[in-house]
Amino acid sequence: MLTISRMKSILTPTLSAFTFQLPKTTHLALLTSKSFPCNPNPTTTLLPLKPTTLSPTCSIHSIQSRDVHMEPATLPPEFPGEIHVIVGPMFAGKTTTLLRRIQSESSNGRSVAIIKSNKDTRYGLDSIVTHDGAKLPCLALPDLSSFRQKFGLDAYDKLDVIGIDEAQFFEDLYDFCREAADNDGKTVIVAGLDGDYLRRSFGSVLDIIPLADSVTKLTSRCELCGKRAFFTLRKTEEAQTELIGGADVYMPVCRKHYVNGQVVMEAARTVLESQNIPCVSYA
Ligand SMILES: Nc1ncnc2c1ncn2[C@@H]1O[C@H](COP(=O)(O)OP(=O)(O)O)[C@@H](O)[C@H]1O
Ligand SMILES: Cc1cn([C@H]2C[C@H](O)[C@@H](COP(=O)(O)O)O2)c(=O)[nH]c1=O
Ligand SMILES: [Zn+2]
Repeated sequence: MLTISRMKSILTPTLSAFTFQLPKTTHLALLTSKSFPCNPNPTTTLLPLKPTTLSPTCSIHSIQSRDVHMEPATLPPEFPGEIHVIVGPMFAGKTTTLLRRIQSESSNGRSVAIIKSNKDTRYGLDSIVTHDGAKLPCLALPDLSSFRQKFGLDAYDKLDVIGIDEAQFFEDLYDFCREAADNDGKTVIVAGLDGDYLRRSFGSVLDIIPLADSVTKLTSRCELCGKRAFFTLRKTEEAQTELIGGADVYMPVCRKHYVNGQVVMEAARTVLESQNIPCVSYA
């Protein structure tokens, strides 16, 4: 049986330090106890291991032999990328923060681009616009996987920073951010809603937290009492998750007013549903 102390010996720093001096020819997948009985290659020296009672063949010896080279499928870029995530309810300043960070990167001489979801047609498709009216040009796309092609492959290679607004609408957010930062060395700044109007996780925004260098949760002001607002209340009776809109449909609220408001809205939705009354806004 494999004991804990034995397992530790496989994972010692010695192995990882040693691995990089190994010849590049043998793949780990080739190392089976069948194909690799005790001294796999007479010209290489096995690491001095304590004798093992594990098996008459030497799969563990094999893993620590000089023939192993753990070459990753794709080499990481010379300068690794970064992922920064900005979340919060509506009207919290997510787009404003994204815009400022992008402007600051640009004035530091870095090449920047902004993507937003083409689902958000509130202010046209060629710019991201804050609720205060500040704006920057952007590319509006149905998904992130089309960005490289649309932006141009050469232009993409030269790009340092990618801003993503309305991230909750992109299904391929996780894969795009991981590849852009890990493989392509990009700094990715993502702004989006962490929760929908029912405070459920929205799209893939929360999925990228484990990939992130930093996460910023912003708050707004409760429209009903002025306290800090963590949530977005929908003021209309529509129940679908995705519903594009601004202050006409949504308001930022504190916990107390979210709970109160939600009770009122749920009651109104139920009554309207039972009476089959068409859309009414409670704004
Ligand atoms: N209830 C509100 N209705 C309309 N605008 C608001 C409201 N609360 C705050 N704002 C404005 O919205 C700005 C933030 O806009 P923006 O950056 O677009 O937010 P987000 O992207 O988080 O929705 C605030 O600086 C404030 O001036
Ligand atoms: C809460 C909530 C919001 N939306 C939509 C409404 C807006 O079009 C965007 C959020 O924009 P902002 O930049 O954060 O102000 O998302 C939605 O579709 N569903 C929701 O539950
Ligand atoms: Zn409140």
